[in-house]
Amino acid sequence: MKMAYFVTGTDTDIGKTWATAALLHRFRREGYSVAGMKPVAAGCERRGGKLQNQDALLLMQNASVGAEYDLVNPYAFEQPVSPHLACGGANVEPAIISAAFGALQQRAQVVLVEGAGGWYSPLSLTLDNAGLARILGLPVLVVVGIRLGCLNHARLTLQAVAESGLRCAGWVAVQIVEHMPYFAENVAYLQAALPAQFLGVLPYSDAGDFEFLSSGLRLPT
Ligand SMILES: Nc1ncnc2c1ncn2[C@@H]1O[C@H](COP(=O)(O)OP(=O)(O)OP(=O)(O)O)[C@@H](O)[C@H]1O
Ligand SMILES: C[C@H](N)[C@H](N)CCCCCC(=O)O
Ligand SMILES: [Mg+2]
Repeated sequence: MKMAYFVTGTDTDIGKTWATAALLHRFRREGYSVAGMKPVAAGCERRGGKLQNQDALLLMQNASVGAEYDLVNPYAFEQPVSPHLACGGANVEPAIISAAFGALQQRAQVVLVEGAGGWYSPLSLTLDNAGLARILGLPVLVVVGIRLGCLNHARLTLQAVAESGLRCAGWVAVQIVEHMPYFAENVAYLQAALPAQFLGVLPYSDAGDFEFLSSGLRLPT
C-alpha cells in the first residue's frame, strides 16, 4: 500500500522538518519504507557546485530508501527568504514536482512532502503550498509549533486546509520552546479546538534524535 502526506505548519521555523523526520521514523518502526521530499526550498548552500538545502538533507538522512538529491528537492533557491522572491522569477513547474514525487513513490511505501513556510506561503510567483498540495492531491498533516500565537495560527491553518478541499489527516504539537508557560494547557486547547486527529507531542530536545523523538507519535489514518 502506498501512502503520502503533505506536511504544512503554522509558520516557518516551527518544527515541520523535525516533525517530518520523526514521522519518517514512526512509519519505519511499523515496517514501512519511507522517503521525505522538500519540493521547494529557499535557503541553500552550494556543495560541489550544487545548491542544497538542510531540510532536504535531513529528510534524506532519515529516509529508509536512497534517492538522488534532485528528486527530494527539485527546486533549491539560495536566499533564505520567501520562495517567490528567492526564485528570482524562475518558474516552479508542478509537473516537475509531480514527476519527482511519483519517482519517490516508486521507491518508498510512505512519502512525506514538506512544504515551505505555512499553508498560504508562496512557492513561486504563481504557486503556493495550498496549490501544490491540491495538485499532488495529498491529505495534509499540520505541524503546530507551540508558542504564543499558535492557537490562532493553528485554527486558521486547519480552516484553510478544509477550504482547500483537502483532508487534514492529523496534527502534531512540537515543543519548540523549552520552557513554554502552560504548554500542556495550550496543547489541550488545540486538542479540543482542532477538527483533526491529534498525533501527539514532539518533545523539546537539544539532540534531534528523531527515532527517539518519534516514540510518542501516533500514525495518521
Ligand atoms: N522538538 C524540538 N526541540 C528543540 N528544538 C526544536 C524542536 N523542533 C524544532 N526545533 C528547532 O527549531 C528549528 C526549526 O525547526 P524546523 O527546521 O523543523 O522548522 P520548519 O518549520 O521546518 O522551518 P522551515 O519553514 O524553514 O522549513 C530547528 O532547527 C530546531 O533547532
Ligand atoms: C527561508 C525559510 N526558512 C523558509 N524556507 C521559507 C519561509 C517562507 C515564508 C513566507 C511567508 O509566509 O512569509
Ligand atoms: Mg523545514
